Amino acid sequence: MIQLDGITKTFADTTAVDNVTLELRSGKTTVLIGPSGCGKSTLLRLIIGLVEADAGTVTVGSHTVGPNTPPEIRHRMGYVIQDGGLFPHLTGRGNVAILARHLCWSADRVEQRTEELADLVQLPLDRLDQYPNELSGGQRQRISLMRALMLDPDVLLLDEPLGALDPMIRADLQTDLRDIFQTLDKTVVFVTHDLSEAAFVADRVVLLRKGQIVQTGPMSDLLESPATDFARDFVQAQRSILV
Ligand SMILES: Nc1ncnc2c1ncn2[C@@H]1O[C@H](COP(=O)(O)OP(=O)(O)OP(=O)(O)O)[C@@H](O)[C@H]1O
Repeated sequence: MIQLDGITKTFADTTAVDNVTLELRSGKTTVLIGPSGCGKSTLLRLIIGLVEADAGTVTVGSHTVGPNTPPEIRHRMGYVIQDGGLFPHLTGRGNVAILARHLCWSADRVEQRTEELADLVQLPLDRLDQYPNELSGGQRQRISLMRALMLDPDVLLLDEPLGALDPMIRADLQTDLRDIFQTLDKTVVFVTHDLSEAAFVADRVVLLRKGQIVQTGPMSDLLESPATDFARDFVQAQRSILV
C-alpha cells in the first residue's frame, strides 16, 4: 500500500500539491485526473522519490520515500511517462534490460524475462531490435511498459502513458493495459486527462484541483454525485458524440 500523509510541495510561488492525504490500495488501479497543472505528475514524482515533499510523508509498504530512499525500494516501483522516455541510443532490448544489467543479471535471465514481457505486452520480438525512432508511438509505449515491469515491481506509476497516441492505438493499449493490471495484480497509479480512459481502467479515481483532492471514489460516484460544482463542471466538460 502507498500512503500519502499531509503532502505539500511548492515550486517558487506555485503550490503544486497542497496538503494531500491519500491511501493507494494494493492491487488496485487508482487514476489521478484533473485539469492541467493540478499536480498529478508531481504526485507521481513524489511517490517515486524524484521530488521531495516540503511537508508530509510518503510511505510505500513500510518504507518512507525521500532523497535517501535506497535503490531497492525505488526498484519496487516501475515508472512510465507520456513519450516513453526511452534512451534513443539503445535498442528496445537495451532499454528494457538497462536496470537488470545494472543489477548484474545473467544474459539468460535478461533474455528470458524480456521474452516473457514481450509476450505480456504483445510486442513482436523483432521490434526489440529497433531503436526508438524506428518504432511507432504505441510500440515505444509497450517497450516502456516492459522496461517498467522488468524487475517485477509491486507498484506501477504511469504518467499519461497513452496521451500521445492516436485514438485507435490508444483504445488497443487501454484494453491491453487493463488486462495487464488485472493479471499482474499490481498497485497502479495512472494519470490521465481523459475521463473515459479513467472510467475504463480505474478501480478508483482521485479528482484534483490546484493541488488539492476534490473527490475520491469509484467513477460512478463522480459521474452521479459530483462533490462540488467544479467536479460537476469537470465531468460535463468531457463531451461525447454518443449522447
Ligand atoms: N520542477 C518544477 N519547477 C517549477 N514548477 C513546477 C515544476 N514541476 C511542476 N511545477 C508546477 O507545479 C504545478 C503542477 O504541475 P504538474 O506537472 O504536477 O501538473 P499536472 O496536473 O501533471 O499537469 P499536466 O496535466 O499539464 O501534465 C504546475 O503549476 C507546474 O507548472
